[in-house]
Amino acid sequence: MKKPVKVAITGAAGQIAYSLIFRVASGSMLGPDQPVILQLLDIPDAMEKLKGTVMEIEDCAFPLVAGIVSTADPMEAFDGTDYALLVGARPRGPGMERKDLLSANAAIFSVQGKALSEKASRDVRVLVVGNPANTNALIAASNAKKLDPRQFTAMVRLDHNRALSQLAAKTGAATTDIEKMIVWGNHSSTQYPDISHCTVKGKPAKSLVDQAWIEKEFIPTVQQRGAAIIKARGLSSAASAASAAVDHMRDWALGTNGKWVSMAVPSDGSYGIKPGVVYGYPCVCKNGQYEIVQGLDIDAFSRARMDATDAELREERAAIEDLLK
Ligand SMILES: NC(=O)C1=CN([C@@H]2O[C@H](COP(=O)(O)OP(=O)(O)OC[C@H]3O[C@@H](n4cnc5c(N)ncnc54)[C@H](O)[C@@H]3O)[C@@H](O)[C@H]2O)C=CC1
Ligand SMILES: O=C([O-])CC(=O)C(=O)O
Repeated sequence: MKKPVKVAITGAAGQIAYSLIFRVASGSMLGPDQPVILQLLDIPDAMEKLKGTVMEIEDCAFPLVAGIVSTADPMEAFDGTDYALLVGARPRGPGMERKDLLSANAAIFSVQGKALSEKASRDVRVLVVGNPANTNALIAASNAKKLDPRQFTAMVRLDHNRALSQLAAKTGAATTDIEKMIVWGNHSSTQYPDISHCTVKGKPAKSLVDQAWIEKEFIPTVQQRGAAIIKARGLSSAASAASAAVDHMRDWALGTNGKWVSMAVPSDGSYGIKPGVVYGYPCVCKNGQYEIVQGLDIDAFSRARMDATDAELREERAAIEDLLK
């Protein structure tokens, strides 16, 4: 049996965590031979509810769970953490854009970035799920002075998975038949799901669908999927968000075998996106590291959309600049 690793999950009494914790505990994220110590963080008012979740984890008698910490103190929650899933934040309700959550949630991520910097493993991998996820990841990374910003990522994997599922349904293929999907930019309604490089069973996706479908159906459906779910459920996506978080961390930790996945990572100038934002890119992961896929041709249609979502991220950045010191 391997030595246990520490997995911190914030917002542990919330609805995404109610799905996520059990997937992590069962081995879906780090593999069926990797024991985990769960470090569960929520706010003081949620401790009673969290106690109930902990009782249920215990009642699953998961063979891989080597310990459970539940706390309202980030310094305790992130002590020695190898993988941090930052989920805890207020979700949006009907009629709101994710950036409307900016001031409500920004402070959480500066505190947690500092705590990770002090207490986490020097190799910690951080995934921010709480919205607005890209800018919250930027805040956390900027406040974690003792860690490399590349250790901080944000989740566009749910958008990536939504895009796979829409294209699969349209072409009568399985999601596993599709390669080279990309979601560029912000996890928001300006994101750009891009099938320019996609193949379906080895054929270019663009030869199987028409441009009108891409522009009028595919892109808006993926961009607006979160809002459609809030409208239908009265609550934001939870099980699918948890599933995407498992996918993101698993691929980062265990590798993608050359396959592309979308991850929001600190921009490094690739594809003309200047440093200073956390931007969704096509990535491949190997040996616990991600690399941005390089050398893709970008046409004018894509360029305009990639720049629009970049511009929105820089607006979000400007609104919280004082938290980036
Ligand atoms: N990036 C993505 O693709 C997605 C992101 N989200 C976002 O994930 C976040 C969580 O969503 P839900 O679980 O549905 O919300 P929820 O309201 O059910 O749970 C959030 C939990 O976070 C806790 N929390 C608040 N402040 C905290 C702090 N400072 N430290 C630790 N915990 C704290 C709350 O007490 C609550 O238990 C929201 O921001 C939501 O918008 C949701 C779906 C997809
Ligand atoms: O839409 C929301 O607010 C929740 C979320 O991020 C998503 O479902 O993509």
